[in-house]
Amino acid sequence: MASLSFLHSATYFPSHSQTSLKPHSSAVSFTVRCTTSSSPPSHKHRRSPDENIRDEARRRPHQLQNLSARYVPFDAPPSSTESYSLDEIVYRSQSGGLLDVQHDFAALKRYDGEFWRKLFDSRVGKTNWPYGSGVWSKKEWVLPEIDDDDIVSAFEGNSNLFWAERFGKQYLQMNDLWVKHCGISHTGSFKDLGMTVLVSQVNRLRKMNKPVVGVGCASTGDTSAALSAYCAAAGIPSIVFLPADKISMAQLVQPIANGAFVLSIDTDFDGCMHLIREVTAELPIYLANSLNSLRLEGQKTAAIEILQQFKWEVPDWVIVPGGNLGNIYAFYKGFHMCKELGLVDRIPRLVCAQAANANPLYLHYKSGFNEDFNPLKANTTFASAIQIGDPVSIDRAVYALKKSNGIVEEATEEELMDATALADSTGMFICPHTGVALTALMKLRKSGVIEANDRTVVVSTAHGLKFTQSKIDYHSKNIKEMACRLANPPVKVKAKFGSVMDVLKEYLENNESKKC
Ligand SMILES: Cc1ncc(COP(=O)(O)O)c(C=O)c1O
Ligand SMILES: N[C@@H](CCOP(=O)(O)O)C(=O)O
Repeated sequence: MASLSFLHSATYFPSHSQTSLKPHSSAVSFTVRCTTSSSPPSHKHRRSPDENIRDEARRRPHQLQNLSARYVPFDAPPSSTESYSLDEIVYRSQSGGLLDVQHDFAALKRYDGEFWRKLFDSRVGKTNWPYGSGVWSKKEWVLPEIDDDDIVSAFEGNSNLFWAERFGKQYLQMNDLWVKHCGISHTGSFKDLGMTVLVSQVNRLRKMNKPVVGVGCASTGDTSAALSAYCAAAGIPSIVFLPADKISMAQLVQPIANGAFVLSIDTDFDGCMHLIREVTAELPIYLANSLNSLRLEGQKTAAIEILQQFKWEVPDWVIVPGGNLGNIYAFYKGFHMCKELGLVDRIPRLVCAQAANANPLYLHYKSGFNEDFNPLKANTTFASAIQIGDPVSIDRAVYALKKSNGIVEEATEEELMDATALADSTGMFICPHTGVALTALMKLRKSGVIEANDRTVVVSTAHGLKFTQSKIDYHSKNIKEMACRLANPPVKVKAKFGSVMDVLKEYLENNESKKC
């Protein structure tokens, strides 16, 4: 069998003239015309000047045929026959339950794990449309049937997996601690991963003349930012319902700047969610929250990416902050697909981390998932994007946690703010939700559940720059009933050499005495 060799013009996918790609019988088989080290490519591939990357993609032969996906009721029994095309506008099953996007695993399994690993790896770091995106580099597992031309992408994903060297070593005695920076992204949160998929599908539906006049969401600030940016890129109207005075200024200004129709509503997120569900049932506005299972198809690629970044080695733990609870399931789904399709042989244990002020999943977990789930009224939290008391994806989260031998932890306001400040003091600049996840890690390390040598990934869900006000309040010790013990306020000093020298000497002496 010839080895897989991606030739000069085919960095995204071997072209017909170079390879014949065959479904695997025993193993994936590529017949590849080999280049030798002594015969470098004779020409550099370049598109013609009047072409763009979409045009170029149009010329590319589509080689993986007969892959498909459809909506099915979430966690349906094998006997269920209910299913819907992804081109239908449907968010709920006949019984009112959640839906899930189900891929044709039999078709995907015609290619072995080695094939998928190499295909996905071959697309990283390129600008080929649409594979330059970390989401669309896994297109066959996301929306296999969408035309490349309909895709709306900002080349999201491919986010940094940061080795938290100092934080891990100094505070947790861990050598193998990583932070997946999903917030270092187009609109500053992991929502971009899901929104590229949802808005692309809407783009397709509109081209099919389906009745979609706009796309709407309820939001604590990140979903709305992503929705408005992707819709603006595609020229599609977006409508966002925001809880008045409950999101950061940076988040509020994002949809405003992107031209969304912004409603600031005098309620909390759960109230906005209730309203958008009613409105989208009445008007031809497509629902963009994670109740819509399309979103999770994009979000799951972060899990695949983590495995890829570890050269397909599986970490022991992945810790995800949870609010509306779509993302924890998305992570489970990404890991599970990699195992089912032979890319890895196990999945990590998942931890969902909640703010103690908005902890309905934590309470449910503590009851052993036995009693009926009780939604609650979420209290104010610095982790404002997860201030959610009635998460729409509760069933998905419980499923993911049960299947991954998962754990739920919680963080008080003081714990999450201290953890955020501690992480920042080691060179990160994280959002409070990541502080919630780090608190969970610190608690699980302290109790010995997570061991020193366990490879652990904390998912950072938004950019710290969206949450500067909470950092300012903390560092100016301006938070009621919080010691803010890691506050590092600026020192006011007169513009005189002597005054500056005095404060500097005091600072340096203090630093020296701390070392002793
Ligand atoms: C920054 C941030 N982190 C975490 C979450 C939680 O994600 P999920 O709602 O999927 O649980 C959200 C949104 O809810 C968020 O915006
Ligand atoms: N944190 C989210 C809350 C809504 O979550 P979704 O994933 O269901 O859209 C936000 O930023 O709005």
